[in-house]
Amino acid sequence: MYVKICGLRIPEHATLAAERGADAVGVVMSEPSPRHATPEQATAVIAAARAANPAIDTVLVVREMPAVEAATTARRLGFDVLQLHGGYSAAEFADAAAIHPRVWRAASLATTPALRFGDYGEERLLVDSAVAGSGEPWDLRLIAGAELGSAWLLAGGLDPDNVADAIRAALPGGVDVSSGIESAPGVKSPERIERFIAAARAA
Ligand SMILES: O=C(O)c1ccccc1NCC(=O)[C@H](O)[C@H](O)COP(=O)(O)O
Repeated sequence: MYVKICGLRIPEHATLAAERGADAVGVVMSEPSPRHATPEQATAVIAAARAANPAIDTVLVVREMPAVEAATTARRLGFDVLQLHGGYSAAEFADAAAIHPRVWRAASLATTPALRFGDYGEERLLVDSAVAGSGEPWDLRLIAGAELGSAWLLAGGLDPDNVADAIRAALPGGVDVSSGIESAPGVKSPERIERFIAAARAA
């Protein structure tokens, strides 16, 4: 089970996530998110994560940032992956991939019922709630019949106490969390980060 810990701004949290076995750490650069990170914070999170696990995926998460600007930013800051949320076209994904080859598509089955892996040339599909980063769970029955591929990531309203049940119900290739490992919006909890990774890994 691939585990992504998202919305990090503090290097110590990236170190903890990497040491406890996270496969990816995400940094949100999207105002006015309570998780919005500066370029300096992003660089520090990437360095800390890589120091703890050189194989970890570092992911730049953006919403509605122009695709070329997002890819250029991901490349300049040294992220491994670019995760795009919003109304991008397949052509915009191609433009981004020409600059930064590893691009993930984030979308919601609630708002995009015809969501299908590969339509945008994405490396992975992250299936989220209708409002990214809201901590709101969504109706996993929407997955029935959807062609999500095998490596898709389940996101939206996950936390240390519900992630195991969600994995058993949805059978994703991985999970992604942000609000559920916080003590307040934008404030990560080391204890919840550890518990989330352990619960996802044990499921
Ligand atoms: O987290 C945000 O504030 C955010 C802002 C803009 C675009 C994306 C954002 N988050 C994306 C993520 O990858 C979250 O981890 C994912 O939506 C799950 O969020 P949560 O329900 O809070 O666990």
